[in-house]
Amino acid sequence: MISLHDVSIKQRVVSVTGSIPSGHSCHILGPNGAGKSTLLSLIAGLLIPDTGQVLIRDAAINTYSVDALAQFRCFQQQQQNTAFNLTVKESVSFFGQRLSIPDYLEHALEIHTFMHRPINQLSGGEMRRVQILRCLLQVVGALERGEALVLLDEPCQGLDYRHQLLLFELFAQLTKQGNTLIISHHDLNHALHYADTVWLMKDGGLHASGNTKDVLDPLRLSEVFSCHVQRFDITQDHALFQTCLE
Ligand SMILES: Nc1ncnc2c1ncn2[C@@H]1O[C@H](COP(=O)(O)OP(=O)(O)OP(=O)(O)O)[C@@H](O)[C@H]1O
Repeated sequence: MISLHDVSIKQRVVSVTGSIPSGHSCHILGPNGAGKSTLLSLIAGLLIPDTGQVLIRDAAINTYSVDALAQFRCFQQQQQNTAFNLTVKESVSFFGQRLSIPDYLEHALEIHTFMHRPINQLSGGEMRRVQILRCLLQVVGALERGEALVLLDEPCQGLDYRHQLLLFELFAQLTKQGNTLIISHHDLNHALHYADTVWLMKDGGLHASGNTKDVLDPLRLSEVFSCHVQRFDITQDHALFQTCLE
């Protein structure tokens, strides 16, 4: 269980309180500048809140050593620099607890075709897939025990349709195993199909949170995103969102 109690950081996040059970996939949605990346950095322990507390498994995040945290918590940030011109294989081996890539990660991320290329020559989407792989490999032991906390900031940015779907299917499999995933992104349909819980942010605060279908109410979404959001029910279990300007 991850819980936040009245967490604030000046001019970026305002008094966020909420909890995410273990084994859940929580999607953080909201307009640009709403505070999603900042909230992820606070949950990751990379930013210290001005007020309030982040608890992981009932212990304040600042009571974990860096080593202890790195064993089970990983964070794919929106911007990540590659300082050295390594091959993908060399770069990945820095982060992994083992030398080989487990089949389930290769299946979802399909890295093998560019494994031996210099990392600075990858396309945007290929680079994003490598970043996600490095992030997950950092905690691969915890992932396989179902104990990982995985934080992802816009993991689909730059990915084609196939790789977006493969990625969300992987995430669904990881949460089924007990891992907790917190993902910030901008796709209402991915949230509708894959989130257990949605946190909807606006102006640094938590505008709504809870069960996906309840939070993703078209009227509420239209207000938060300042555009027209319509929901189309295709079948009883399947709906799609469409957005347009008024
Ligand atoms: N390092 C920083 N110092 C001060 N303010 C910052 C910093 N980084 C971001 N901000 C501001 O904090 C607010 C929240 O930014 P944040 O990056 O968390 O938004 P976001 O919801 O992730 O946005 P996006 O959808 O554009 O990625 C914004 O107003 C932003 O300009």
